[in-house]
Order: sequence, then structure tokens, then C-alpha cells
Amino acid sequence: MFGQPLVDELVNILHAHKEAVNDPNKSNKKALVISLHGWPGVGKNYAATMIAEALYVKGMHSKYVKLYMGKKDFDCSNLQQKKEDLVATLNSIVKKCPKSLIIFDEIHDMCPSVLDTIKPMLDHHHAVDGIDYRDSIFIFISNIGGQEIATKLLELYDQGAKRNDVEFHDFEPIIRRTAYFQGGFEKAAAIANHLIDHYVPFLPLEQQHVEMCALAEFRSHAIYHPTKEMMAEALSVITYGPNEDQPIFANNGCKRFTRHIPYVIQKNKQKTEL
Ligand SMILES: Nc1ncnc2c1ncn2[C@@H]1O[C@H](COP(=O)(O)OP(=O)(O)OP(=O)(O)O)[C@@H](O)[C@H]1O
Repeated sequence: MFGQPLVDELVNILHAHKEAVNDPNKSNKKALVISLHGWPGVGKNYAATMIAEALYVKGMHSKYVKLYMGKKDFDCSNLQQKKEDLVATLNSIVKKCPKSLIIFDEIHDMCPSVLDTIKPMLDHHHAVDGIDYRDSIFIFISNIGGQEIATKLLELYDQGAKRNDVEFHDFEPIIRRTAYFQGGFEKAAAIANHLIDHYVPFLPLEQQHVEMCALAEFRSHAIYHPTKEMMAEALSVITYGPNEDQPIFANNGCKRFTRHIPYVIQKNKQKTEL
């Protein structure tokens, strides 16, 4: 994970949860609820996948890792039915495996009020419908707050802070405030009742980070030393913002490399064969 100093904290957060879950005195009071925020392509899904892979042998393919997508699974049609299905599915998974991982991606595209359906599961209850949710983990992922995170980071840079100096509390209030009025988080009880334990800001990536991503992507295709031309071609798809006067942050992070770098490799192969 490049350029995400606060994301390293996820390791401590997960360890603390694991210790509480394994505590014989059952000190664990509620499910762990983490909300990941940031611009597209900065590593939110990458981090969620790493967590799934670290906790479950089959990673994202485990029966006990459930991924919901905001728009596909929860647009506003047939909402009552969708909410009932959601509760039934989660009850069934967590009953079989109390240490399940439930991920809601694209919350910015989710119909408001869906998250209120799962509020009891996130709260301090010993059981919901007879099922104990306290050992499970919920991860919310969205672009909500991405712009505010970028603005705040620029402000901190202006005050002389370095990227590695920033802290959770620099961003949490602004993420909470923004989220409460947007997408699936709109007026969500999970926010109002402080049921989200950690708001994790994913910082917008800068040139050196996207270069590291490009090199990693080349490496994953067994290209260990891309030529200068290949790197330049790979990086040509990156545009910088937040505006023309401040071209500091990569607008789509590392997202475009997954498709673009195989194309660059193919093009270079053809050129050398000619
Ligand atoms: N900080 C990072 N460090 C290393 N690789 C990264 C980073 N951010 C993104 N990547 C690479 O880019 C790919 C796309 O990133 P990812 O899907 O995690 O973005 P995202 O933040 O979830 O975006 P979106 O909000 O659009 O879903 C990842 O699979 C990974 O290969």
C-alpha cells in the first residue's frame, strides 16, 4: 500500500478487535465497524481485499465474506424487500460464522435508509434476532469525503505538515459531517449514534505514489525494468488536481493502470518485434 500512512493503523485496529473477540471475559461489546473514505483508485478496495485475505483462507471468496455493491444491490426500487433480504442473509451468515466480514462498497450510490436496517447489528447488543454480531466486522467503502480529505490535506501541507504527520482526528470530523448528508449515509443512525468505530481517510495519491503503483503493476506482469518510454506511456493517463493551479493529486489514483499497463506492454512487444 503506497502513500497511505493512516491505513497502516488498520492493522492495530484489527488486532485490538481480535484480542477482544478472543478475550475469555468477553470484553467485546459490539461489532467492529470501519468506514473507508477517499477518491477513486487510492486503495480502499485493495485494503478491504487484503483484510479478507488475511482473515480467511479463501479471502473474498469465503462464504463468510459478504460483499454488497451500493448501486447494484441497493438502488431505491423494491426497497422493503431488499431490506428484508439483507437482514435474512446477514442473520444466516453470522449465525453460521460469528466472525464474518460484511463489506458495503459504493455507499455513495446506495439508497438512503438501507444502513438503518442493520443498525441493531452494529450496536451494543448481545444478540439480534437471537444472533450475536459482536465478533463480526463491517466495512463501509465510499468516495464520500474524498474532496474534503484532499482540501484538508492541502491545508495541512500549507501549515508545514508532512504526509506522514497527519492523524485520524485531522479528518474524522469533516468526513462524519460530509457523510451524514450523502448517499447511503444520509441521516444514517450508524453515524448519528456513533456506531462507526473508525473513519479511515485514504489520502489522494501524488506523483511518486502513482509511479510506485505503475512499477508494481509492471512487476505483476514480470516486467521488472520498464523502459523510460513505457513508464511515460503508462503515466500519460494520469491527470492531476484538485484544480489546474494545484496539479498535486492524481485524480483517479492508480485505478487506470490495471487496464492501461497490459496495453503498454503489448504495444512495446509489438514495437520490439518489428
Ligand atoms: N495506495 C495504493 N497502493 C498500492 N496500490 C494501489 C493503491 N491504490 C490503488 N492501488 C492499485 O490500484 C488498484 C485500484 O485501487 P482500488 O480498487 O483499491 O481503488 P478504490 O480506492 O477502491 O477506488 P474506487 O473508489 O473507485 O472503488 C488496486 O487494485 C491496486 O492495484
